[in-house]
Amino acid sequence: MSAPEPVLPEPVRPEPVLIARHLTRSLPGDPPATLVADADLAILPGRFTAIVGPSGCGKSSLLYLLGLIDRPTSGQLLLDGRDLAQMSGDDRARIRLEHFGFVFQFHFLLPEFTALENVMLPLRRLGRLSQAQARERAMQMLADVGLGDKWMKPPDRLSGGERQRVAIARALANNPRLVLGDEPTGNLDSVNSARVVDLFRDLAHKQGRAVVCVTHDMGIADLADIRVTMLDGRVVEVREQHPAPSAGTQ
Ligand SMILES: Nc1ncnc2c1ncn2[C@@H]1O[C@H](COP(=O)(O)OP(=O)(O)OP(=O)(O)O)[C@@H](O)[C@H]1O
Repeated sequence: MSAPEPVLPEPVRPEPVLIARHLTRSLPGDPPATLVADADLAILPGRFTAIVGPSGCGKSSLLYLLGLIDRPTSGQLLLDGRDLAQMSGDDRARIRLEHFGFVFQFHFLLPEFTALENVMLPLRRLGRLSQAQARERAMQMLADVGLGDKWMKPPDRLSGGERQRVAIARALANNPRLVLGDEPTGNLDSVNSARVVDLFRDLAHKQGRAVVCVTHDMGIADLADIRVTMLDGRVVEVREQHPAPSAGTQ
């Protein structure tokens, strides 16, 4: 008689950190243009989510709504049960600084500052740490992305891949629960791109953060845990691609 099949526990699905309900962004006009239409989405901690779809389908527009860079014309965006869509601009700016880290295709580092000073900026803006503590944390962030020995360099003395890693260190400085990337590897060669993707996957799988990236790169989309496909401003598919990772999600 063969042994009974072991009963494996169901993977635990974490509570979403951010929930979009009927999120819509239109621009006035005749007829009005709809950038994002009626998007329903749950963003999970510990998961790397890729948003894909053809050019112009609304991927960046959706990411900017999720990241409080833009405000929806209707719908809800819930963080800890609070609707961020209805909040004042000041409250949204504060929450963005505290809970969200953004990485764009272009690094947007300030050229007159060193790598270290660039990473310290959001820490100083949040104002929770002294100058010395902010410096120590920024050094740690740079070390975590492999740039501990380049802290004194201004952006124009770093390579493209290094600049993007400084931008990632800056995005992580305030220890955000959500890390959002808009084509963060779009300007990088394949080696640096793979390094950035590894970093992003670690942020989700080892640190339990919710990581969401817009990408055209199907290789990156294939590595994501969850693939969100958009078409004509709509989320048309949300697919889990891999077994749930066990670390950092409970
Ligand atoms: N401020 C704006 N004013 C007018 N149209 C806009 C504005 N922002 C975006 N759009 C339009 O909204 C649509 C969605 O743009 P969005 O940048 O979100 O698409 P995307 O999928 O990220 O595109 P891509 O892959 O090419 O970056 C596009 O048709 C774009 O031209």
